[in-house]
Amino acid sequence: MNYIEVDIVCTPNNETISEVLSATLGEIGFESFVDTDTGVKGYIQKQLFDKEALDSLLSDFPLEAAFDYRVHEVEDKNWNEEWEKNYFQPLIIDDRCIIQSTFHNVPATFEYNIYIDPKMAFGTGHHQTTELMIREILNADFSGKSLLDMGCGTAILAILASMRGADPITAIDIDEWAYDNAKENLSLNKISNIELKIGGAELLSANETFDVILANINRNILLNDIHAYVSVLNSGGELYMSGFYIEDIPVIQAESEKYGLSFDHFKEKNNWVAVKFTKN
Ligand SMILES: C[S@@+](CC[C@H](N)C(=O)[O-])C[C@H]1O[C@@H](n2cnc3c(N)ncnc32)[C@H](O)[C@@H]1O
Repeated sequence: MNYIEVDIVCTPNNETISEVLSATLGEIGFESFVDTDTGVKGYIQKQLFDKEALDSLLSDFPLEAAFDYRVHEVEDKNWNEEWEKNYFQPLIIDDRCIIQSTFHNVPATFEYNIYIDPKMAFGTGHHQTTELMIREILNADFSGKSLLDMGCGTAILAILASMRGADPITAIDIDEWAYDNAKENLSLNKISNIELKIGGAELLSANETFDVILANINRNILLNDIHAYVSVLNSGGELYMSGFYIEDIPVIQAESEKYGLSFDHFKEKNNWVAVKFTKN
């Protein structure tokens, strides 16, 4: 399969710009990304490359930035594999939890040893929002609690929640790639109490309610779906949300309070946050 490499020069070039750029390129079919000294290189299958879509993405970019890019056709290669091997390094959180891939071979001597082969699904723990949610899970008592992981990606959060005693667990993602990858990761980690589903909030129904909901998605989807999450959250239940910035907390809090949730606390890293609410 032939790939197109798009080498994008970003002004300014910083972590926030390159993260948002990679995420939005993913929405138009780019499969993998490499941060460079000047910006980001993205890789996409040749037949999926759409210059107009790229130009409109760059001109409608949500942050203040200017871009210049060059396009090259590149030799056949598994870019995901390259990215995984070269850029996905083992991640240790609070000396308690390690996230690594099967090719890393770090001895599994931590309290929680998680294996993730991410392919194209989001969630290796390297994004601040995933890390913040992992910290919340490490500090919470999920023992015997039913749990929903909305926007599960690789299922990293559901896997850790299962290791922390949550049971039963439902993990949902709208993306078929995420579903397939989550399935592989459940089996890699020998987790058998997580039911995976493909879809969004329309899958939630009062027949299945939860003590805990995790939702690391993004500001707008959360604002749209908070009411649906609350409708399946048991009284006294906990809702943890991430995928947005510190300045978005007031609007997320106002929407949550509309449906009877109380703000508990938030954690922040590089302006990204995870917030916890409880249901009265
Ligand atoms: C930021 S990633 C989080 C992945 C993982 N939970 C983590 O913490 O690393 C968000 C995920 O939400 C999924 N998603 C996007 N919109 C969604 C929706 N409306 N309902 C459910 N999942 C959604 C995406 O496919 C993506 O896998």
